[in-house]
Amino acid sequence: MKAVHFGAGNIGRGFIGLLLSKSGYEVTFVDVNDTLVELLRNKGQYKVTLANEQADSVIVENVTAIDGKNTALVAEAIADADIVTTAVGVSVLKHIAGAIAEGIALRLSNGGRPLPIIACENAIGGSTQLKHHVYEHLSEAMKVQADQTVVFPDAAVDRIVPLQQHDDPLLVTVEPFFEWTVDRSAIRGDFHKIHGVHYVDQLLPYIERKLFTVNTGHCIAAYQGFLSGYETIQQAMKDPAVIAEVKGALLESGAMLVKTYSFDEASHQQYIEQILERFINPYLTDEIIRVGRSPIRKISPNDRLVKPALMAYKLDIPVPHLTRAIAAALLFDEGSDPESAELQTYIREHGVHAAIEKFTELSSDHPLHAQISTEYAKLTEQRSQASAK
Ligand SMILES: NC(=O)c1ccc[n+]([C@@H]2O[C@H](COP(=O)([O-])OP(=O)(O)OC[C@H]3O[C@@H](n4cnc5c(N)ncnc54)[C@H](O)[C@@H]3O)[C@@H](O)[C@H]2O)c1
Ligand SMILES: O=P(O)(O)OC[C@@H](O)[C@@H](O)[C@H](O)[C@H](O)CO
Repeated sequence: MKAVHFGAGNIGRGFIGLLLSKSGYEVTFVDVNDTLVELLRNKGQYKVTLANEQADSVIVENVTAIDGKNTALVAEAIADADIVTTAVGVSVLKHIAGAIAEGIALRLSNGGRPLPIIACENAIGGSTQLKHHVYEHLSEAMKVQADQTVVFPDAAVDRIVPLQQHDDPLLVTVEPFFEWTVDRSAIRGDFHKIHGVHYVDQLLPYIERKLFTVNTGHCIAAYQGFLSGYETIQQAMKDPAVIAEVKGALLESGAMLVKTYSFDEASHQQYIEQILERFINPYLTDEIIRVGRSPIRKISPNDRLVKPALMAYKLDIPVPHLTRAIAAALLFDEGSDPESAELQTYIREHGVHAAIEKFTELSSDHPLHAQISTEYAKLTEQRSQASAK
């Protein structure tokens, strides 16, 4: 059984590749990072270490890699695969779509066995988004044919894998916890199940619970931590003021999720507690720059801050912490992050109201827009008072 996985990065090696390999798949990573591709191809294996006291480790075997820039080679691998997965970042999906479409075309010309394509990205409907990008490269006739055999089940993936700083570029340290949930309703044919994956009939409650709890809390620790001068999530989560912002927002998104999906309130509270423990794992060093990365994506209307705030607002649940978090995201001024640089330039040139309108899509007369701009003004004032001291 063959798996093709796009993105040999942190989650690709530390989670998806690991589970695929342990389930008996030969894993071919596709990446544009020449070092990773060469090492994976030469070694055929890599090590994953758990961030726990014993630093347990496992060797992931039966892996290789191909250069993502070699579209013909990638297409051939897809034509021959039993499953395709991705973990490249949701904004990169459009860039890998052409090669996937070429692979599907080749596969269909060879008879076309069923093929699931699962995007393992932090986004609602990630595989569905990938399907749209892929279908832009297929003719109408080909789309009809692909509809018969190629499926794009949505998924939610949860495992904290920080930036890696080891001498061995393939070694990856991951938190022990993991959860990979896949929409089974979309899967057809004889599918070799991946061990450790939770298959569900309806993915939306799972992806929204994950994105609006783990990722909402995580990015608030990053943005509030950044404003307080911390460098890692572990440092930020020692500050009672940061913890209060994270917990406050998770109570808001939690109240919304419990109401929307009829989750058991006590179980959801346990879910939150478990996540807070994961954030402070002392065996991990997770940089604020990574967790806060791509603030434009994170304040977009369907993502971890604005979407839960809007859903809660519509249920008459007040959202002071979530709106303050959006304001904090607008102040994430980290020059090494291209989206942060773009956001700051936009705010400088057009003002914060225009930025809120453009990036959150909350119009100027929306009550949440006013709340965000008020919080932005307060945070800006606090920051200038702190720097004057
Ligand atoms: N790291 C985590 O804790 C975590 C957890 C859950 C989900 N995710 C999601 O997984 C995805 C990947 O995150 P990550 O932390 O592993 O990032 P990463 O930067 O470590 O890995 C991304 C990999 O994709 C590769 N890539 C970029 N463009 C490519 C292309 N055109 N073709 C092939 N490969 C390409 C990069 O070279 C890199 O190796 C993101 O959507 C992220 O939100 C991450
Ligand atoms: O990957 P992003 O940029 O969407 O979010 C950063 C982190 O919050 C994220 O990678 C988490 O570590 C992960 O989602 C945990 O499952």
